[in-house]
Amino acid sequence: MNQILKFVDVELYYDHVYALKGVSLEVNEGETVALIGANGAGKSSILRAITGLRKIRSGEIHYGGKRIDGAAPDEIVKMGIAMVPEGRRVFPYMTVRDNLLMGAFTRTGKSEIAASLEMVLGRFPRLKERYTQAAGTMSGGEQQMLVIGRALMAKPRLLLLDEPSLGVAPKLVQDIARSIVAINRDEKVSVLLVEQNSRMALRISQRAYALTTGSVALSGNSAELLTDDRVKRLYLGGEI
Ligand SMILES: Nc1ncnc2c1ncn2[C@@H]1O[C@H](COP(=O)(O)OP(=O)(O)OP(=O)(O)O)[C@@H](O)[C@H]1O
Repeated sequence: MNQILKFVDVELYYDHVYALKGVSLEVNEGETVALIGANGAGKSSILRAITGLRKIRSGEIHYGGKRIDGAAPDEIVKMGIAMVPEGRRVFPYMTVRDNLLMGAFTRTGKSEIAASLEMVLGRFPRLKERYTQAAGTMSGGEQQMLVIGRALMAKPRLLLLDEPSLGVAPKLVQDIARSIVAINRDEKVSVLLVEQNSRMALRISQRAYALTTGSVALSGNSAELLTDDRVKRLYLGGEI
């Protein structure tokens, strides 16, 4: 299988304190891979390292066979990596439509952008219903759909999602989870999903890495990890 993303022995520090220590991982073309772990385990730091928002101290990051650690964040976006950061940063006073169009800022083909807009509105019917509404007036879950839709407007090959279920009502978490599965399957986008909601993440991913204090503690097939006693004890709230 072709690897779209590969970490080799990555270390990342904030001043003198490490956040990632010897992290190696892969995302294969077409896969959804989950990163699970407690607060502060280093999940978001992995996404910051990929997007170039934070420089790594050592190790290598490869994307599509090329070394990307050291590349600037805007170059990384142009390579086809889209990030949905934690906290649903919509442009609150802009409409849903204009928020979505902002996501296409690196693209030029008008008809292709229109096709992506159709695709996003088809995936998220709630955004279609609220097309001319100011984004800041929507619910948390709807805003989450909007930021995922906005990232898709860049037509990425790799989508990075940071905690899409955080602060979202349970019913909408289900909808968002279903959309992630559909996007990965139908739009041929590989997904790296960071989640505190480990159960949801393991259900919708093919493989997963569990992090503990900056290192990969466990990894494997998500369906198998869901029934693993260590995973249940450490990452699924102690339920065995
Ligand atoms: N800007 C920063 N300056 C200093 N330390 C930081 C900074 N950002 C993160 N850290 C530290 O790095 C470690 C890893 O943080 P990171 O945000 O990657 O964890 P996480 O697994 O994503 O957790 P969370 O789910 O809480 O976001 C933590 O100990 C955190 O306190």
